[in-house]
Amino acid sequence: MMRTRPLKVALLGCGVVGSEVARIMTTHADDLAARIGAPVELAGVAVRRPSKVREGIPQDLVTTDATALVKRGDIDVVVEVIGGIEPARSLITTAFEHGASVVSANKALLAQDGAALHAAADQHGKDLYYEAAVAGAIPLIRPLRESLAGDKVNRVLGIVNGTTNFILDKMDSTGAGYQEALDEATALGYAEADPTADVEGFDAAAKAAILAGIAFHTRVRLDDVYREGMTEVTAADFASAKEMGCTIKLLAICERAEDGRSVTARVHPAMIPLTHPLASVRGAYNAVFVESDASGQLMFYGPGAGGAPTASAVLGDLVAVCRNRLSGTTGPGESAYAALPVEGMGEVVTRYHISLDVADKPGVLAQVATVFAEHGVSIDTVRQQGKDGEASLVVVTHRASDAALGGTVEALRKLDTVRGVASIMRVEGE
Ligand SMILES: NC(=O)C1=CN([C@@H]2O[C@H](COP(=O)(O)OP(=O)(O)OC[C@H]3O[C@@H](n4cnc5c(N)ncnc54)[C@H](OP(=O)(O)O)[C@@H]3O)[C@@H](O)[C@H]2O)C=CC1
Ligand SMILES: N[C@@H](CC=O)C(=O)O
Repeated sequence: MMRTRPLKVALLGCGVVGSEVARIMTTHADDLAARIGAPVELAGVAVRRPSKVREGIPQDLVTTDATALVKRGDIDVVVEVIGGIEPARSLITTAFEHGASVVSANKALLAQDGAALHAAADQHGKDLYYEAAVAGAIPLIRPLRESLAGDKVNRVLGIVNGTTNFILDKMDSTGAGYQEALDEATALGYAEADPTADVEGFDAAAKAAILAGIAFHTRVRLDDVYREGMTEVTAADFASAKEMGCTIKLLAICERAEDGRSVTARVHPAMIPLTHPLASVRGAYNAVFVESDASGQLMFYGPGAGGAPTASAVLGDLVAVCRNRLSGTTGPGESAYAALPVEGMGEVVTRYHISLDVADKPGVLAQVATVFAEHGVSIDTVRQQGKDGEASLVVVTHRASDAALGGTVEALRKLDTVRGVASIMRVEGE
């Protein structure tokens, strides 16, 4: 039976995502009410610039006083789409204290303070939902948290940042320059307020922390995630990748160690074979593989950024939270019982593509190969090109630990025949 008294929603932020949330709430009002069992009413919209024209938003709902809005006491659900740490963190905490549940898309905040926010939600018997925080429209949090709750997840690997995938795809497929591609991604609403978060890998690292936390029932914070951005990926790297039948993607990889006693989480550019499904993920799309004991390999794919796709995930959470509210329950909270140690990058085992500038003279190859052998790093292939006394040597290794590879590179740099290490890139997905 439909309740006539509406559930009241406070929208904090009305930018790329918030404006689409408001639009869908209005245009789909009847369907949302039918699905929830009560109408949902937009009770207030907090922004920074109140005079900006916002289509479809009645001016009397707009306020710059977000704190007063969440303190009103009659708000059922606060939707936080401001982003950043403060004032978002205080507003969410205040919302719980004043009786509201919260839906957020804020991965930066969740990766930094997720445990405290979950504790605050629990303390006040409220929901904290954040499907939109990872991979835009793709349902990933709920499948991991609920559908796979009976399985054991061992690995989560994928493309979780739309902006960088858009840039890398443009650089690879059209030869576009980095800045040109970034400007286009920003104009399309994919990039964060400060796009450094995207291109330096912070956004993907925050998402990796959230995914690893849920997948491994362990608290993983942004600081636990190894991070390299994509600003140093060059046209030469794409050319090398192509020679190997690969392309380059910024990947997030969360893994349980083989003995099951620890986990790792990392974000970095990697070469992946063109035959791998992730190689064909174009534009701002994201794709994530989840590998677990019983299910085997699952792939999640879809738009990873942009106003409407992200709003779809926010609205899904809004419906779930409203239903919980009506039935007087809450959804699943944080599950961190396993408390596995999060190891550093040295423990990670993978393959490497190393490009060296070397002297073009006899014996160099043997010298280089000896260094690899001394550090226990087995070579898969070597390619050498020489000209005018200088040469480049491209070495692809078998699987080795990052610590062993680090030692190898350090020793290579000390050889007088090695002029420099032009690039080191991990090779994944084989
Ligand atoms: N864009 C995307 O594709 C995705 C974004 N997200 C996340 O969603 C969140 C919002 O992103 P997005 O919509 O792109 O960001 P925008 O920068 O487009 O929007 C931010 C909104 O917050 C408002 N705002 C900023 N500071 C305050 C404040 N102190 N008090 C009240 N309102 C404030 C702004 O007001 P004003 O309009 O007046 O400037 C604006 O409406 C972020 O956490 C982001 O990481 C998640 C997935 C995808
Ligand atoms: N800036 C982010 C937005 C979605 O999370 C991205 O590009 O993926």
